[in-house]
Formats: sequence, C-alpha cells, structure tokens
Amino acid sequence: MILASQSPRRIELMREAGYDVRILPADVNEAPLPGEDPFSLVDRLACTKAATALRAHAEPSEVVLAADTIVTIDGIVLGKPVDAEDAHAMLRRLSGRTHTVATGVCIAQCAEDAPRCLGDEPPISFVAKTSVTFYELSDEEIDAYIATGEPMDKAGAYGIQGAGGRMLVRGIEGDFYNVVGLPIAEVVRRLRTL
Ligand SMILES: Cc1cn([C@H]2C[C@H](O)[C@@H](COP(=O)(O)OP(=O)(O)OP(=O)(O)O)O2)c(=O)[nH]c1=O
Repeated sequence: MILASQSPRRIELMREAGYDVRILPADVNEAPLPGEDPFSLVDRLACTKAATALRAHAEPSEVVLAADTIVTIDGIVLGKPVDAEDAHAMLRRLSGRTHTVATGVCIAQCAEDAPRCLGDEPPISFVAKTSVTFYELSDEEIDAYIATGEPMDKAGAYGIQGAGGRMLVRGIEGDFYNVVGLPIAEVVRRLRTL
C-alpha cells in the first residue's frame, strides 16, 4: 500500500497498525476553492493527494491512502501557520473556545486489469470530526508555546500530542488520533472492507 503523506504521525500510525506502507508524499495546492466549506475542502484535498500519488506511482490494484487535516472555527479554515505572527493569531482565536478538527481520508485503488493506473476505480472517502476545547490562553503562554517550534508544521498551530500542545486542551469529544492527523481505527475498519 502507498501512503501519500510526509506526516510522521500518519506514517507511525499506519505502521503501528501493521501496514507495510510505501511513503510517496503528494504535494498539492491546499488553497480552498471560492465558497468551499471546510469539510468539502479536506475531502477534496485528501482525494487530490491520493489521485496524484496513484497516477504517478501505483501498480495495478495497489491501494493508495491519503489524508488532510484542518482546524475550523467561526466558519474559517486554519491550516498550517505561515509564520509566528500567524500562529499567534490562530491560537488567540482558539483560546477559551471549542473548535472542530476535520480530517479527510481518501482511499483509492487502480482496476486490476488497467493497462496504466489512472485512478479509474471511484475512491472511498470520509471526513472524521473531533471537537477540541482550549483553556483561556495569555499572550505570554501563546508566545512561549510558539517559541518551542511545535506549532509550525501543524494545522491550527498546535499539536495535541506534544509536550506544550497538550497543556492547551481542556477536553475533546471524538477520536484523539483524528486530531493528530489520522483517525486510525476508522481507517483500519474501512481498509478491511476492500
Ligand atoms: C491539530 C493538529 C494537527 N496536527 C498535524 C496533522 C497534519 O500532519 C498537519 C496538517 O497538515 P496536512 O496538510 O493535513 O498534512 P501534512 O502536510 O503534515 O502531510 P501530507 O500532506 O504529506 O499528508 O497538522 C497534529 O499533528 N496535531 C494536532 O493537534
């Protein structure tokens, strides 16, 4: 199976679940389309990543799995921060409130008899959602957290699994691993149905 992801968390979760994955990240434009809602966005991006890896690398009948994670609050999508100022603005918005973390997962496969793999089988996709509530954060706390470097490669500018990120969280409702980037239990259940 191909895992079209460079995310160390996704790679570890798939390997720990017993999948011998080939890592072939797909670089796609993550900008939303005009008027696109956050859940359609993660679904589309996951399937674009899967289709890109499938067309470039997959063998006939090989399965490709890809995912995309965003944070959404106030109808706004928070992806990865571009700099410290952007990270600060994201964490200020999340402070003392509940937001949703959404991960789109897309599983694509080539037809067995396809002469070239073009992604001709329709992909399976789903969007997992987890609600996360933050404590009230002071500016000093936010800046100290950003200085650790932990927020910079993560949607919403935090990592719930990190030493600093876990200190921000009052509670969650839903799958923890979805927040980390891959709802592994649901992924494995879907893969078993293939
Ligand atoms: C909210 C949150 C996000 N994240 C991460 C998960 C994702 O890796 C990242 C969101 O970026 P993504 O664009 O979903 O993924 P990626 O660029 O890391 O990897 P790829 O596109 O190659 O699959 O944020 C955490 O690790 N912990 C958290 O608590």
